[in-house]
Amino acid sequence: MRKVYPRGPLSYFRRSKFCSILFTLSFILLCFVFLIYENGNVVEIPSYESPANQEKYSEQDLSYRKLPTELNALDFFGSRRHNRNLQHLYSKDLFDEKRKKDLTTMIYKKGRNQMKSERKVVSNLQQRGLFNVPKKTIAAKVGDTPSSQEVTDYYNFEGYRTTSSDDSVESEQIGVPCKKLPKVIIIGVKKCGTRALLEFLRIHPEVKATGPEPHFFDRYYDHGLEWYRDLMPETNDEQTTIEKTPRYFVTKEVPKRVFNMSRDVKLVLIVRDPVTRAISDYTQVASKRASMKPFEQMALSNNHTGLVDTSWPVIKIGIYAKHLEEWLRYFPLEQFHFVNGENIVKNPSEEMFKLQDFLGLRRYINDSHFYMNDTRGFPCIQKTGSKYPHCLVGTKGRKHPYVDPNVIKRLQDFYRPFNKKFYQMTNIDFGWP
Ligand SMILES: Nc1ncnc2c1ncn2[C@@H]1O[C@H](COP(=O)(O)OS(=O)(=O)O)[C@@H](OP(=O)(O)O)[C@H]1O
Repeated sequence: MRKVYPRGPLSYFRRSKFCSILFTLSFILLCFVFLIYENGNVVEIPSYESPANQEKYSEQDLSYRKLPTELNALDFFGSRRHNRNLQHLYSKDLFDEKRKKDLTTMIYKKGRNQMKSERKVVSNLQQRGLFNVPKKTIAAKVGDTPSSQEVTDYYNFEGYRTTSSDDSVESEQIGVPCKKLPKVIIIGVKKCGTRALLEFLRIHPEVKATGPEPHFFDRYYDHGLEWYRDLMPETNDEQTTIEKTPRYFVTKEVPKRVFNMSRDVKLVLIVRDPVTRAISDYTQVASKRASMKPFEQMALSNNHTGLVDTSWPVIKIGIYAKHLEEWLRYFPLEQFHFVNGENIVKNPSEEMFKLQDFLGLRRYINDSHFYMNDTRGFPCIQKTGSKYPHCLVGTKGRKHPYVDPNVIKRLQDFYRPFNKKFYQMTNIDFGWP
């Protein structure tokens, strides 16, 4: 007997044997669409140790390559450069256990009204793997990530200062003078006027500097950051902590170590003609060692060929381009300031104006602070309220020995291409012969 099916648009599907197949296919398609949508909103954070990831970071902007990969999450906030604060929250180096504990305590100490939003930030940070969440594949939805504003608020909690990286490891209270890690380091160059530069800077009421050279990053790195911080003078919130250790510039491991302390630190270099620098360096060494060979013999590895002895540190230090290259692997050029070592003797206030501008300090140090001591041939400091000028000790500005002009010429020829490279790297022509 013939079956009679009800009429209507669905009647065909109901009797068709493809009906169930079509239904299944539609369901699969729907699932597929849903999966694609979800994938667009979820980030898989790769493991920090994965070789693929390490490769990715080494290819990218070098200033980010040492960071844990949780920072991949920064992609969600747009440009990484605009989220420097956030980076420091994510940095394993800086965000130590103690700091986590301190911050958590502070957050929960605050009033009820604010607690809700702050908890949200904490919970978001937990999702990013900062607060004891297992590191491996953390999936976070776009909508749940903290906004830049939230991160800024997070830094603005009472008792904490804001914005810069080394602040993120400090937990000192506002207004109370305390020891802080330096924001500015005079990294070199030896015998180019580093002491004069530091003493001139010290005139500024908003600058506090260490006395002796700390040599933390080159000699005492194993003593730890707290040891280093303890060497610093106490400063209030308006003051900048500065130290100088000229050996930093030429010690290969130092740029990375400084970077690990703070990627925002300002780096100051004072440079002078590398030939004069070498003679100055030799003069200092020779003053302590009576049996030292003459400069000419030390500088040339072979008198007949006239080859320069590049293994002698006194010569090596003057290849500024080579050393700067190491630093530029970690810090952008904008974080450096180059002081002209010849000009600071002739016109100290001009160099100090430029430096104060670079450091964001008001132009306090000016002509009135300097007095040219004609006997010594160097400017001395005229402190306000003090009758007498302050000159650097006699070991600065020593008389140099006579050096054969042929050897000087040979050294000038040797340094010339390196100097040229240095001018290109810094965009400054120092005009050395
Ligand atoms: N105002 C003032 N007073 C004295 N000396 C001055 C000054 N400005 C720059 N210089 C030059 O500084 C040179 C010493 O450099 P440094 O201080 O960097 O030396 S060190 O690396 O700390 O040993 C030192 O080098 P020498 O002349 O060879 O002694 C000076 O030329």
